[in-house]
Amino acid sequence: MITTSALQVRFGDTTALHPLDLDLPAGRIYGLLGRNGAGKTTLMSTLAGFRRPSAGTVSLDGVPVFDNARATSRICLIRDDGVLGDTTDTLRDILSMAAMMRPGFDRAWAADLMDRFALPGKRWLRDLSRGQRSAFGVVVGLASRADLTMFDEAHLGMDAPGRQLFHEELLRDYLEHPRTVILSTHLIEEQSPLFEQVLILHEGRLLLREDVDELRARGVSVTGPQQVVDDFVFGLTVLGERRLGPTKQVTLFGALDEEHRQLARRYGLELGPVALQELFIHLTGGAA
Ligand SMILES: Nc1ncnc2c1ncn2[C@@H]1O[C@H](COP(=O)(O)OP(=O)(O)OP(=O)(O)O)[C@@H](O)[C@H]1O
Repeated sequence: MITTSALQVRFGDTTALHPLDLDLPAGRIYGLLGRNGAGKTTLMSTLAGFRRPSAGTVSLDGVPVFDNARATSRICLIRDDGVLGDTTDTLRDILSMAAMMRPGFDRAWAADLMDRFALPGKRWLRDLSRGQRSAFGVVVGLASRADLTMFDEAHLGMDAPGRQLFHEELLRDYLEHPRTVILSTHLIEEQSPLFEQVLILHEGRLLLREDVDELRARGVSVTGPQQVVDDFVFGLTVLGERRLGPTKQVTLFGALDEEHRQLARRYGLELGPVALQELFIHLTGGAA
């Protein structure tokens, strides 16, 4: 269990995180969402013990993480900048260091992932492309098998097959070796199938914490002839709309009551799910 108690982080006049009390039970995959500057990186680096809180505490199973090598050896944060060691270290050197620091590091799996991401161990970190650096971060983060593993937009620059491999390997290994995983991402639709729970940070505060299925149930799409749809959605909260010839699809915020569901059936309107991304945009203030 990772716990924050009145955790606060300030940078001069900027409060990146307002006092935050959070309990994250172990053995789940959390999606950490938020607009640019919401405080995601600040939260993750403080959870990892990289940053001293301005106030409050972070603890892993009751033990404070800051300045505590034992606790931080159980935590792995892969950042979006792909910095994992000195630029003149070879990938093989970095993997050896990671294996020394992390008791659960799986060298055989790391070697297999290096092959599958086509990463040559003898190359220097500085010679990798942006996407290769991210793929290497993914290898380190996965093979570390840390009790608390965090990927902060670790997929930046990775191509679609690489991201798919990352997600498949994460899920497969997580089922065999359950651990706590936090994924911060702006690729909401792509990564949300991995999430069990979603945390949304907004302007340094926790705006929402919900199981992903509950969050999805907050929205519904309505499809049918334009005029019928317009009449049906009158007075409801509309998130967006699309038209295809005479057909219109409207996405709504808020679960439909039984009366509306019956009405939809009577008029032959089709009800369907809403993309998590649309709910996220609405909850965080719209596409201003
Ligand atoms: N070293 C720093 N010095 C001053 N302000 C900082 C520093 N790091 C972050 N901030 C500020 O703290 C706030 C939160 O930043 P943070 O990087 O945590 O956001 P984020 O949610 O990760 O954003 P993004 O999605 O753009 O990566 C922002 O207002 C940012 O400008």
